[in-house]
Amino acid sequence: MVVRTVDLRSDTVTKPTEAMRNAMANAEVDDDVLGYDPTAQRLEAEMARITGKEAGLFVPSGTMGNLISVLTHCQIRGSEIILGDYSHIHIYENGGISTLGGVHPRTVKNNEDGTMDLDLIEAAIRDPSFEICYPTTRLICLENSQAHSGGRCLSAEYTDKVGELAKKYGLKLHIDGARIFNASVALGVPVHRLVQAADSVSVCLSKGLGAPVGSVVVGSKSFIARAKILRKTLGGGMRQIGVLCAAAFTALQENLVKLEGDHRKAKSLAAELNKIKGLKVDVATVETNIVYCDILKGSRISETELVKTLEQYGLLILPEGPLRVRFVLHHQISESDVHYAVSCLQRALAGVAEENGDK
Ligand SMILES: Cc1ncc(COP(=O)(O)O)c(C=O)c1O
Ligand SMILES: C[C@@H](O)[C@H](N)C(=O)O
Repeated sequence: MVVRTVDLRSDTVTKPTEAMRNAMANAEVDDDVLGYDPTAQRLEAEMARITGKEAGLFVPSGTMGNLISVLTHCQIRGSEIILGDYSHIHIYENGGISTLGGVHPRTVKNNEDGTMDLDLIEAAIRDPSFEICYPTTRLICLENSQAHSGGRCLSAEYTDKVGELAKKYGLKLHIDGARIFNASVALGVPVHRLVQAADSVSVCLSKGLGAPVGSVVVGSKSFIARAKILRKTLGGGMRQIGVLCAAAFTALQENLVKLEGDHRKAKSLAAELNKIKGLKVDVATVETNIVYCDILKGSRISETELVKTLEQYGLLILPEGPLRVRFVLHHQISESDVHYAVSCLQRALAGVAEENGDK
């Protein structure tokens, strides 16, 4: 029987705190379609201030934030965007930009540090003189931190260079900033500086900040005005959303200061996992709250078998590909939970070794 549960599947698994629930219960609300919900306006203004953009728009998810941003930039048929081959938009968002927006994706290889080579981005930009055959490149998308690389951070300098490239060719730049606060804390660089070159950013409040629901898209006033119409078109016409925005606002106030602790626990977990025979963690690449752990071939256990075994001990994680598993830290994971997680991995790998008579 499972006596303890430690959930490291994602930073999306957190439960709203009492302060968030109280804020929800007491939120000032109004109809955000016929007018403006005052609490939503407060959150959107605060996110615009933090990111250094003119305006913001609350959306129910990061997926919708990216979708609305891409489709608002690419309102003309035949549009193409350049994005990472392991970007969240390309891998995990049901191909929404194409299925709903008719936008064509052109992927560029994501490097292990989460970047895309500038020369490969430039080479992917279509030559408009051949428009009889080519789609039209309209947008470049970055992701910071970059989840599939294990939460690696893109520097402001790199982002600026991509922004300069976009401007050189008359393109826009969108940042999937689902974990931009993690990148800001890890780099010691303010969010507004990290996204300075971007025309739009989608920022999740429902990840490391621990809000139950929600993201905010930020950009120019005219961009946000068009994005709000598209949100309604996509069924995201939100009425008394102050209930959700109040929790998100509380998350911003309560948990921003805890991100550094998440990163510290991630580094500590990585170092301890790396000591376990049969596992390998590239500790130097753990920059934020995500830890990728490789299972060495000699361990004779697959990633799915390991996930299942750990679940029996009450430790929940996700597979991240062949012989790779992922651990994601968040504010509801204690130091004791980290120690418990390590003990579960030690137990699981020792069990496999015993089964195989390994010395
Ligand atoms: C990098 C990144 N972008 C966007 C999203 C989408 O966010 P949501 O799950 O709220 O749709 C996620 C996942 O949660 C993510 O990890
Ligand atoms: C799985 C993925 O969609 C989610 N963004 C996560 O990181 O947990």
